[in-house]
Amino acid sequence: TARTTVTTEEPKSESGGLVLIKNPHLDTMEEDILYHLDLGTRTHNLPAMFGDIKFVCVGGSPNRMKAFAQFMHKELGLEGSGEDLADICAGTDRYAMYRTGPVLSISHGMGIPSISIMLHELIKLLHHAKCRDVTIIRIGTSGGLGIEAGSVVITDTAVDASFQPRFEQVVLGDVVVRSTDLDRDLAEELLACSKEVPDFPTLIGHTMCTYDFYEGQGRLDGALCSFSSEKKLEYLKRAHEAGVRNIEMESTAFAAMCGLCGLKAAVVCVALLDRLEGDQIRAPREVLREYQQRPQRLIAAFIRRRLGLHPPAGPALPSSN
Ligand SMILES: O=P(O)(O)O[C@H]1O[C@H](CO)[C@@H](O)[C@H]1O
Ligand SMILES: O=c1cc[nH]c(=O)[nH]1
Repeated sequence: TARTTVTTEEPKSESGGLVLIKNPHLDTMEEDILYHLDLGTRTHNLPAMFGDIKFVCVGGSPNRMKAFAQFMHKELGLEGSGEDLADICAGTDRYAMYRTGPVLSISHGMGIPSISIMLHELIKLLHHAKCRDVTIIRIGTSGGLGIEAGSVVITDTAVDASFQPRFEQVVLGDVVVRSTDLDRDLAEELLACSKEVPDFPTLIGHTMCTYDFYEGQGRLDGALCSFSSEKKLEYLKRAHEAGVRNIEMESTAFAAMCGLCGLKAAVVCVALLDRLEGDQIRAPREVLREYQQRPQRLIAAFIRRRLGLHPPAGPALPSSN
């Protein structure tokens, strides 16, 4: 049986804003191929391509992350429409990556294994590129808990399906437990920015991260279901009492990996429904599309504010996703 190892790894404080790689073996490698991003240290000049990146935004869907890059292009007042931004990872169809100004926008697929592979390679990319003072934000969708559909949740703590602030991963047969702390100041700064986009509710709360969308999130509508509707509601209410306000599938791995590597990280997800009211996502596509744009608009306001680009831009919306 697997043994449990609680790690005490802490991000080093003397990073000087650089990204920390917690792997001594990397120093001995002559070349690092970032296979799933179709980039590498020999084939690409990573410092020239990415050295000035300050904001990295990640989210599940390639189309959403393209639309976000195009939206940011306009919000930053950069030349051209932004419609022709190229996918930097076009040589692979695993992930899509776009850059505009100091903003990098990357998709991560669904679930912890998918985001984890992307983050290993992205964090190494930021390290090889010698990026400094990078803020990384996941902009996603989620199921709400006791909140109105369309609300945006800024995560203070990412918790697992037992409501604990931990991320467990099996490494060489042992369970390694890592903490899922996120940057409190960044969460508060984002909440302050939400006043600039007042047409939807924004709140801070715990986010529960699961390994599955159906049974793993207490849904009754999957291909398998091993519990009653009473048990489901009892579990979701316990989650709500523990402070959980939304449920998604990447935040614990994202918080643990970014935290250990010294990246200031935040998770901002819109709720597509209130899970205390149902399981199926019934809102029309147009409504869901507008919901998905809400975290993008909040993060645009945040980036503009950080860059001193005041006042907020007009009513432009992200193009489609
Ligand atoms: O909208 P994204 O970023 O994909 O996030 C959420 O949506 C997916 C499930 O529909 C999961 O990946 C979950 O975390
Ligand atoms: O209910 C939901 C909605 C979006 N994403 C999730 O993981 N769960």
